[in-house]
Amino acid sequence: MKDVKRIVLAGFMGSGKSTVGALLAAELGWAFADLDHAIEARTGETISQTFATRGEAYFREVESAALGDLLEREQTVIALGGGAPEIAANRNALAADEATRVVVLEAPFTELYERCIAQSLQAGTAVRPVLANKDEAEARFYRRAPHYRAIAHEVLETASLDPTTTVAHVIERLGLAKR
Ligand SMILES: Nc1ncnc2c1ncn2[C@@H]1O[C@H](COP(=O)(O)OP(=O)(O)O)[C@@H](O)[C@H]1O
Ligand SMILES: O=C(O)C1=C[C@@H](OP(=O)(O)O)[C@@H](O)[C@H](O)C1
Ligand SMILES: [Mg+2]
Repeated sequence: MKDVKRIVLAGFMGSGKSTVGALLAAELGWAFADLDHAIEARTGETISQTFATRGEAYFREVESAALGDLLEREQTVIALGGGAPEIAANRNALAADEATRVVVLEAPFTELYERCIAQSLQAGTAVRPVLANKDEAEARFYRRAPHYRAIAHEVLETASLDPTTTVAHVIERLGLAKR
């Protein structure tokens, strides 16, 4: 696995992509890039604002462009947004280079939903727009599952793990040495 150039974390909202990604990058001595932050840098507004003012289709266009940019980077851990793998072009971009390794973080929907609600309450931030309607969010969870599986090199169940332990599992699964 010494030819790994970038590690992409995928999975539903709340699976820990952003949290685990930052910790993993620090552990490896790699750069960290969060796709959601790259989108916000492009639009100059928050994701909630973009959904509200421009709609999801526009958000997905910006997301695809930002993902293309991030996939040029090396020695970088990339946290996707949960919806990126819904788009076929994004799945193709993720599969285009063997040096891109995709790890999918999983947990049951109820746990993911609760993690996200707790996070927004704690941080005082808006609930993710795609979680506004719980039933619709759960339908998306099941609709996305095959797309996550299609892009995964590794799948990690995180329900019984904390973020630090998840990092250790990712490193072990990918056969990567710490710096
Ligand atoms: N393995 C885990 N166990 C418990 N809570 C977690 C775990 N991973 C992440 N969290 C928490 O869930 C929330 C959402 O994590 P985040 O990294 O933003 O997820 P994502 O980027 O996949 O949407 C955060 O409050 C984070 O601390
Ligand atoms: O699943 C989704 O459609 C989304 C997930 C979010 O990222 P996280 O998965 O990091 O929460 C963010 O991209 C946006 O709110 C849409
Ligand atoms: Mg995130």
